[in-house]
Amino acid sequence: MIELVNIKKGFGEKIILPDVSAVMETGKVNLIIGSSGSGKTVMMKCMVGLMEIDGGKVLYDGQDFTSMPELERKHIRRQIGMLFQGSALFDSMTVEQNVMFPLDMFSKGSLKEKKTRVMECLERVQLKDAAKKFPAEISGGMKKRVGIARAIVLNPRYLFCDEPNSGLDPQTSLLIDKLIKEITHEFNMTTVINTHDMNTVMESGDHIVYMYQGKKQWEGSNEDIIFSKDEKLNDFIFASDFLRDAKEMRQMEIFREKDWRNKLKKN
Ligand SMILES: Nc1ncnc2c1ncn2[C@@H]1O[C@H](COP(=O)(O)OP(=O)(O)OP(=O)(O)O)[C@@H](O)[C@H]1O
Repeated sequence: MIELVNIKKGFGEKIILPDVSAVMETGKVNLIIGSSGSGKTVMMKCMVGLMEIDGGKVLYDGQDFTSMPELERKHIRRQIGMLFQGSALFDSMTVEQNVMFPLDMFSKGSLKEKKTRVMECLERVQLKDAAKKFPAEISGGMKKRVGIARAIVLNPRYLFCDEPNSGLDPQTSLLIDKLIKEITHEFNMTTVINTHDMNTVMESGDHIVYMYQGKKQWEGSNEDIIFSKDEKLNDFIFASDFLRDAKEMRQMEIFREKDWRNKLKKN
């Protein structure tokens, strides 16, 4: 679990996060959503220590990341996997070498052990056959999967993903969402995703934090969103007539399902 306690962040006179508290839950896909400029990226960078905060604290499973000495911070950082927006693969390295990279940097295992671990991760993202290929030879969706394999190779407890679906078609996006969700539940990771993608919100949002102008406006699950009366959230998520209709239909479906369950219980 990652806790943000009254975090504050500004640049000069400009205050971006005046006072944000939120919890990123263990074993769940935690989404940070909000319109452009609402402070999602700044919040994520503050969480991983890429930006120093001006006030408040960030706790990793109860340990105060903000005030701990650099050596202890390094220890926490070793438990963080990152999936970057553009996949950020090294073009001159094969898929296998890209996934091996964090192991070469941080693991003391033998070459054989490292290769086995790389293959395990590539198998998990169904890319074993692409091990010898270079990034230029694979699709955008495959690159994301390589990025996921690289992010999990050190068995992280925390996984951060910045816009994991950017540049992907809707079907591939859903596959990436599904994979991240499965991996999160399988390894009981605390996953934090910064996203604009409404499919991700509705399909993967175990826990969602909605940011509005640097403040936490709303939080809840993807099912809570269907019933939320928060106007700003509704305007953001259900921006079109089509989506508003879809929301009403989903509400009715849920009511019907609950009604059936109640009837079955009674009988
Ligand atoms: N290094 C910086 N120096 C000054 N201002 C910054 C810096 N980084 C971000 N900001 C400002 O902080 C605000 C929030 O930016 P942020 O990137 O967190 O938004 P966002 O919600 O992630 O937007 P998007 O969805 O477009 O990525 C913006 O007004 C941005 O200009």
